Amino acid sequence: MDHRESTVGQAGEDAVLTEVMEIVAPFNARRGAHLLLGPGADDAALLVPRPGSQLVLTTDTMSQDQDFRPCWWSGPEQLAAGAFEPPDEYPMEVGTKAAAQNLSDISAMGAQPTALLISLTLPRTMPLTWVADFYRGVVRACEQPGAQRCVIAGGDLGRGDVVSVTITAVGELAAGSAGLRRDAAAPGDTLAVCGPLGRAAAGLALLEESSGPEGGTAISPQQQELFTHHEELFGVCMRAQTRPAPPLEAGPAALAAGGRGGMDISDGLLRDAARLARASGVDIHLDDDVLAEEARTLEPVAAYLGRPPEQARHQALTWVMGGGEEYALLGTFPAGVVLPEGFRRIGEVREKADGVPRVVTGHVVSNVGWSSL
Ligand SMILES: Nc1ncnc2c1ncn2[C@@H]1O[C@H](COP(=O)(O)OP(=O)(O)OP(=O)(O)O)[C@@H](O)[C@H]1O
Ligand SMILES: Cc1ncc(C[n+]2csc(CCOP(=O)(O)O)c2C)c(N)n1
Ligand SMILES: [Mg+2]
Repeated sequence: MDHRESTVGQAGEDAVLTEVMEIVAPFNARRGAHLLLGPGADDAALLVPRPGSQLVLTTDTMSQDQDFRPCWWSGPEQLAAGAFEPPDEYPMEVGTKAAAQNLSDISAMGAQPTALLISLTLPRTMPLTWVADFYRGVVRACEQPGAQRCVIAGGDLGRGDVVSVTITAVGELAAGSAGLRRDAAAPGDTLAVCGPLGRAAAGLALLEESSGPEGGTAISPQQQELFTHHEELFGVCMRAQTRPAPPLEAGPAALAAGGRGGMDISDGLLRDAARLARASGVDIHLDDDVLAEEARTLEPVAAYLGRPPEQARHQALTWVMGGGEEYALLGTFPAGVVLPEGFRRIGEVREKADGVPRVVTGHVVSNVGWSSL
């Protein structure tokens, strides 16, 4: 039997690492002058920071059935042919998403990613090829603009009942820079965002409501009609969920343009804007018309999922206001600053009106964002 057809349990740790290095070594060699010792070389990696830079560090875990489901990629084709990725996309997507959410946090500080450490917990029954595909997904995330210097510096392998991935990202920020900070939004600032809102949440609803471990239901003629007209949108939403591509250049660009407050939206606009407001001691007023307009584009997804028109509008707004995971970048810019390319105004920062920092909006949505516990 070709060893590639074996499971990670049959192959053992050394063979899995050999498989990993076949992808990682040439990847690092292409970009890693700053990586003196990389994966497999010693007890830890040696990384040379650019002179005059500060280190930026973050970590994030993604676990099966908390953050993704294998059946999203291998389930029955309820969403009509074409919308689902082929099943072998699953490991690549998990690698891309796990890396992307860490790269996004580095960018959201205004910094540039330079290295990732990757801990992979796997059931013994996972195919060896799963691991190689997972790393191809990580490489894909690092090939996005803004991550050109990011290498894979090392990691760890372990056994568990379900797949779990923990990635730690390292980045660099010029010495002396305060970075893009949650505590730096000031009254008078424009609140702007780079990247779409609500699509990953809409994609999650499509994936969760249209397929599932037990199968799912057949498509009605109305759904087929909506699918035919909006196939591209549905695909974009599902990919925003399974394979997010955060705007990694947006953080450094915001900082360079004079932006000061900022964070990425991982848990939803309302929840994350409230964090920004709290840390900065300000009120954040959202532009309800702009957000309602953005939500309108997602109404066909809600309609496809069976929501009647009024509910579809509300559902789409809930995705825009409460959905995270596609890692749009929220930034605040002093009045007079020209917003960098890709940013659009969605509100403003004001003095807090009554002692408690708040997000002010006229929209009432039932879901205020994601809590991981
Ligand atoms: N187990 C922990 N130990 C120490 N600090 C933690 C722990 N979990 C979270 N934090 C800190 O709390 C803050 C918020 O963490 P969180 O993971 O929510 O980050 P985030 O950027 O808001 O969200 P996301 O991880 O979805 O991007 C970060 O500064 C993080 O370092
Ligand atoms: C199966 C499944 N159920 C729910 C979700 C939704 N979800 C998971 S993590 C997260 C926010 C960011 O997390 P963190 O703050 O941990 O980075 C969201 C909105 C999903 N993706 N998959
Ligand atoms: Mg974040």
